[in-house]
Amino acid sequence: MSMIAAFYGGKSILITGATGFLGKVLIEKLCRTSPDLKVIYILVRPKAGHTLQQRVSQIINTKLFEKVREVCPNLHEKIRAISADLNQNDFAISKEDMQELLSCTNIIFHCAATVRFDDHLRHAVQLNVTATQQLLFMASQMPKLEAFIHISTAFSNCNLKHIDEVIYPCSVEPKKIIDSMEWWDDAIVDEIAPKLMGDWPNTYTYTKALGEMVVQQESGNLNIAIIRPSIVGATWQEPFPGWVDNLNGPNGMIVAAGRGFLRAIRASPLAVADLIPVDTVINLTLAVGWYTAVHRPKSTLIYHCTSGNLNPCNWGKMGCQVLSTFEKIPFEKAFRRPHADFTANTITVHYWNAVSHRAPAMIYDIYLWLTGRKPRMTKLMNRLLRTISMLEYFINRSWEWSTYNTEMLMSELSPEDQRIFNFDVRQLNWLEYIENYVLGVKKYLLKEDMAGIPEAKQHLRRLRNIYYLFNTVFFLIAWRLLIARSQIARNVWFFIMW
Ligand SMILES: CCCCCCCCCCCCCCCCCCCCCCCCCCCCCC(=O)SCCNC(=O)CCNC(=O)[C@H](O)C(C)(C)COP(=O)(O)OP(=O)(O)OC[C@H]1O[C@@H](n2cnc3c(N)ncnc32)[C@H](O)[C@@H]1OP(=O)(O)O
Ligand SMILES: NC(=O)C1=CN([C@@H]2O[C@H](COP(=O)(O)OP(=O)(O)OC[C@H]3O[C@@H](n4cnc5c(N)ncnc54)[C@H](OP(=O)(O)O)[C@@H]3O)[C@@H](O)[C@H]2O)C=CC1
Repeated sequence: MSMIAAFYGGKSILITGATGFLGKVLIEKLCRTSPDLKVIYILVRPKAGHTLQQRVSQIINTKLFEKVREVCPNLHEKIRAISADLNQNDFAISKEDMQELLSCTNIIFHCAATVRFDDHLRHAVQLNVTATQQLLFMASQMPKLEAFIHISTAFSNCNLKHIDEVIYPCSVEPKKIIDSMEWWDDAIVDEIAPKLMGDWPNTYTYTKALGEMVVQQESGNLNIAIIRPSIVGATWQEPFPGWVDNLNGPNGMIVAAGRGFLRAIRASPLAVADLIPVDTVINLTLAVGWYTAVHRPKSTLIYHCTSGNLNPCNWGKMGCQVLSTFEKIPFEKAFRRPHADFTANTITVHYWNAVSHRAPAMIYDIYLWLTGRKPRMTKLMNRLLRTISMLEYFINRSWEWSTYNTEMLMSELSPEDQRIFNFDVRQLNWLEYIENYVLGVKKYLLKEDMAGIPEAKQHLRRLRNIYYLFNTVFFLIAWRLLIARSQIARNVWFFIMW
């Protein structure tokens, strides 16, 4: 019998960020392995045109929940959506709901965050810092609470090269920043943001670091643990390989490369690509929830959920595997054939951006304009290049994360729990994982049918012919112009012909 699965039986669990990427996989695994849990409260913000129940149904009626619907037919009853907005005071939760949460919750998993790199500092502080502080305050009033698990990121200290499982202080106290946000107007925030952020590359990583400090400072008597995943990718094994549903991180890049938009990138092929499958993160999260509640460690333990030091793989190897998978299972409606150039040189980057990205987009837009359609490719390309510029920081550096706590936890699990809640990334075969990842992007994100593969291959062959034709015509015109203007070129030409 799994100790972890048994532990969650009969429990009332509160999850924030349940409608997000990690949140969905967390609910799925919890309900599948502990179908006898009492209830999962999820804090969901109302979205225009969708009731809370519709939002829940949208999640649990997807392919991700196919297996769990069999194991737990009363899934709808297990999940209780509570209307809440983490940006509001008391999260705008009704009095009755708040009462129920305070009196019943046994475990909290805090996943909600803004993961946008370019979010305004005020908004990022509100969600990643202030909301965490408020949730901790709520937690302190929960008599039945056994554990509070905070999901952070391995990049919260990306300004360091070697990162231990400790909380590193930021130069300005988070409480001061929270207070200041109330009376600073946006202009002041904009001016002061770069000074506050120092060597953090974006508001996301900076506010996640502040969030950790808040957790440390406001932990009181709570039983808390922090999990720091690196770049979270598609599922490795469970409930099935390759599931992914958003464009964040590598996902958007795989789409862009597979459709032929992204053909070159400023990336260091030898830098470690610290990817971690989402199901691995969730298995560790559930194990940490159990361990924190049952063993009640004296201090707040931090768990790095990373792959680099146990099973490293670099961007070069990953990029190659992505490209070779495109040959077997191409994406539909490609703009150009998938291709990749890594470069570290700034001049080469500008050259590739002009030749491989902007020029084809402009040519296509001219074609759209000439055929009476609205040009859109240049705009899309500019957006892609902006996204890439934000990711570049992470694909040109390597970090080392120590994983003592994570390895300690692994050794604490029974063999059965090690199997059911497997977070041993040493067992991961990268080539197989990447192939399933690309396939998952095609099937679950782009919703493309496998039956369309022959047509997609045919389309790529047409693109290849257009490419050859374009290059031939381009070469002939250039040569003709050269002959018209240069005696040497003319001599060479007559020599060849003769
Ligand atoms: C498996 C390995 C893959 C590797 C290789 C793939 C390619 C291989 C082919 C070869 C090419 C050359 C080799 C390349 C090798 C390296 C490539 C590596 C790439 C991977 C890098 C990953 C690094 C991630 C680092 C993460 C560190 C921290 C991790 C975390 O803790 S949190 C999660 C990370 N968070 C994010 O990723 C959020 C980032 N997003 C944003 O900040 C914003 O969305 C934005 C990028 C700033 C864009 O903002 P905008 O306001 O402009 O747009 P908006 O968000 O409103 O969206 C508008 C429309 O655009 C669509 N869209 C959004 N993001 C993307 C995207 N990434 N790609 C494509 N499209 C995107 C969005 O859907 C909207 O569409 P619409 O609704 O139709 O308008
Ligand atoms: N994805 C990754 O690569 C990594 C993620 N992480 C961390 O994991 C956690 C989860 O990330 P991920 O699932 O990818 O993020 P998503 O962006 O997919 O999900 C964010 C979740 O937060 C919710 N949320 C945002 N704003 C509010 C609000 N004002 N009130 C209530 N709920 C809100 C969203 O709800 P809604 O559906 O309404 O928008 C959504 O459920 C985060 O803490 C992140 O920092 C760490 C490392 C890597």
